[in-house]
Amino acid sequence: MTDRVTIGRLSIDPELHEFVRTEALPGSEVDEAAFWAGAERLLAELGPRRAELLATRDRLQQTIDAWHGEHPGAIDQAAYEEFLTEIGYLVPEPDEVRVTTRDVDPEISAVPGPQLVVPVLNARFATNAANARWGSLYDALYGTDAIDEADGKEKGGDYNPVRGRAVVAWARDFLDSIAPLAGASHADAQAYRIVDGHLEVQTESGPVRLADPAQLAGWRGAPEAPEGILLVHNGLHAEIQIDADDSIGAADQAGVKDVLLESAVTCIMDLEDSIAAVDAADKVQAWRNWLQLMQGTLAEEVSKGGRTFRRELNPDRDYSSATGELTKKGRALLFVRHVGHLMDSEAVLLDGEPVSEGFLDALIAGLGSVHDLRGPNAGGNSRTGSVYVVKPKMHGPEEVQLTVDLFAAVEEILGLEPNTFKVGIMDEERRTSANLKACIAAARDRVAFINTGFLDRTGDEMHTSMQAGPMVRKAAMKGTDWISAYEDSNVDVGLACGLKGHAQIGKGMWAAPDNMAEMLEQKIGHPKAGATCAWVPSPTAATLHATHYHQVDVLARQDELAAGGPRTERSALLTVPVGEAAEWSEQDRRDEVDNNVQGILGYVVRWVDSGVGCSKVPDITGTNLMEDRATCRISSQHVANWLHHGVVDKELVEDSFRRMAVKVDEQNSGDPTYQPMAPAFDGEAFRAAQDLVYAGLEQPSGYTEPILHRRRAAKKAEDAGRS
Ligand SMILES: CC(=O)SCCNC(=O)CCNC(=O)[C@H](O)C(C)(C)COP(=O)(O)OP(=O)(O)OC[C@H]1O[C@@H](n2cnc3c(N)ncnc32)[C@H](O)[C@@H]1OP(=O)(O)O
Ligand SMILES: O=CC(=O)O
Ligand SMILES: [Mg+2]
Repeated sequence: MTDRVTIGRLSIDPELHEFVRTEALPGSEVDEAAFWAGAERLLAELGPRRAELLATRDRLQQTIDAWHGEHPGAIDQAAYEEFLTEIGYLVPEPDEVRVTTRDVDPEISAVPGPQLVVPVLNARFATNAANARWGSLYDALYGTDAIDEADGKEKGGDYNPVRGRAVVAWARDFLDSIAPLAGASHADAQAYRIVDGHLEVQTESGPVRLADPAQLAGWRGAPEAPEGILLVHNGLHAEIQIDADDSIGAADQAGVKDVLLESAVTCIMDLEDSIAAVDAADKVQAWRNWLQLMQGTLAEEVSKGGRTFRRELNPDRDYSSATGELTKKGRALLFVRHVGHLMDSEAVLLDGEPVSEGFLDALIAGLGSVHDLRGPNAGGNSRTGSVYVVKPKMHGPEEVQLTVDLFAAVEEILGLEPNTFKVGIMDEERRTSANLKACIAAARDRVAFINTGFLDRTGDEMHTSMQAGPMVRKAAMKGTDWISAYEDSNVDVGLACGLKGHAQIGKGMWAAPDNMAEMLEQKIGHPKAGATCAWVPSPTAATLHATHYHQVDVLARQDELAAGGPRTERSALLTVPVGEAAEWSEQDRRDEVDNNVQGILGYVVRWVDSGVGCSKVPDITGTNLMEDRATCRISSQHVANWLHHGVVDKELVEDSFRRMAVKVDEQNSGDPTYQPMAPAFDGEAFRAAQDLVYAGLEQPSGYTEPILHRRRAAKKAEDAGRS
């Protein structure tokens, strides 16, 4: 193996050094020596501040733990809040905060729509995600439970025309709701054509036009026989695709073969909780994928359905319109999610010590982003010259300030205008929620979103108040006071700080990727709550969730909410979700532990053994759930909390670990590369899962990454030793 490269006080992993030298720097107009000298300066200057802030997290947690120890039983809310203020957990709320973020792309500032998240290490998924700006409504309906399977509508193997007709009917109803015709239904359409720049739809009783002619944005193909009709509603586009030679189009009286929906308006390429990146090699691959996304070159060979093809990033989409040529972006506007402030990385050492992984993300992914700002590929992502970074897991305004200063330092190194780097503030730690206005104030000229990451936020809720008592059951958490206060106040604070027009106010992940009927029913709640975007786990979910932004005019809803003023108080946010253990039966306790343990094992075994950071794992009811590090944080903190408070004993938990490991082994039995955890129960994965629970109280903020990283690194070393 090549030696590490020493530059000044830095010792750089050779693979990283080579990647920067031969792939990331060329074309960036950044000088190599200046880059590493700047990196050294940044790491040396900001490193100690980060260390202090991490120490503050520990100090606050210890103080809170002690307070609960000294104040057992029901919490005196006033005394508790006074205490949180005294220790600096709650900071004074700034009076008037108005964000001033400039050069924001319209996808963020003006167009409410789905936000897709994808593990950046998976190039097949990542290219797919970037391309998920546009998605087939027919496929999304046909291929999921969005359309039920009753009355002959089964999916089956071959195309089922009965199901197909149900899909077409759904889509026509949808078109009627978003772009009604004057005096007819899209179901009556016999032909679509463009006449004098207007959409004319032939029906049995004659031609009709759109009720609102301005909804025709453009068309593809000849006006008299268009291949695509582009409609716009609530800022989102839908394209009626016409091809009478297509098998679906041939069966349609107007030749409609599909309705393409503008779906993932924005997308987050995730370097954080959905990937397993534990060493320099993993990090370089993640940074490379991001660089290639910025260069527009990321591609992947895909084999499916018996054929192999190369998946590349889609080009823009060209249309004609009444006013001339029209181009629509073919890809989602991309954010990159860095890791938070906690973890170190050995990819670079400063004076022989590992440095902040998050600082490296800012430097190296930041360098990748330069390719969207300068040179031949500029503008492929942002048309306004901005870089969009999601910064997760920040605790309070000082940590936001650190991120802001980090970005300023990176801009200087890369020779970029101040405030080029925008920040998405994940409101997913309790100290950030409770001080959200001050957090926004710290980043007022960079904020591109605030987002309720309710999964991490739930994990932090449990860890922060670990000593307060046993937490309510997982399913009951959704109905607790703190969570509704959190969701409401995030929107209220965002609106009060003037995010509208500058930044997104986002909501969290739909974590049941196969339950699309349920999502269609429930996730409309997010735009109704004033969210300009909300997270979806897949392109299909993005297409279906897009329909919600047609049903709800989010910008109008935000005006209504802003006029109403704040709906909640900080006290409600700070209520602690402890439950009544006496009310839970033996079976309740066992079920709760089994459910959590199954989720932990099902997730962790793939993380540690195969390096898969986001998985679909069945819960004990058989519902497939998206599991990532945040959901794992919840499950492990929950069991740790119940163990700590004697709601369950170690014997029950240990028994659950073994029974659930057998179950998870069975679930994975179809995978020839899978290494079972039973009967030895001594592999790195099984031990990692146990550590997460048994050492759950000592984990910083209840995070899973220290244990997962350690065990994955050990597993990699073990596998390398064997080969
Ligand atoms: C709390 C938080 O931090 S949430 C944020 C982190 N979570 C995420 O990023 C969720 C990302 N989603 C995923 O990784 C996946 O959807 C999972 C793991 C949930 C389910 O994955 P799978 O079981 O493989 O999905 P499934 O088999 O249903 O579908 C796979 C197909 O969908 C595509 N797909 C699924 N998810 C995504 C995605 N997020 N982006 C792009 N494409 C996707 C795949 O490309 C694949 O299609 P292909 O064969 O044409 O390439
Ligand atoms: O990152 C998202 C979350 O819910 O946590
Ligand atoms: Mg999170």
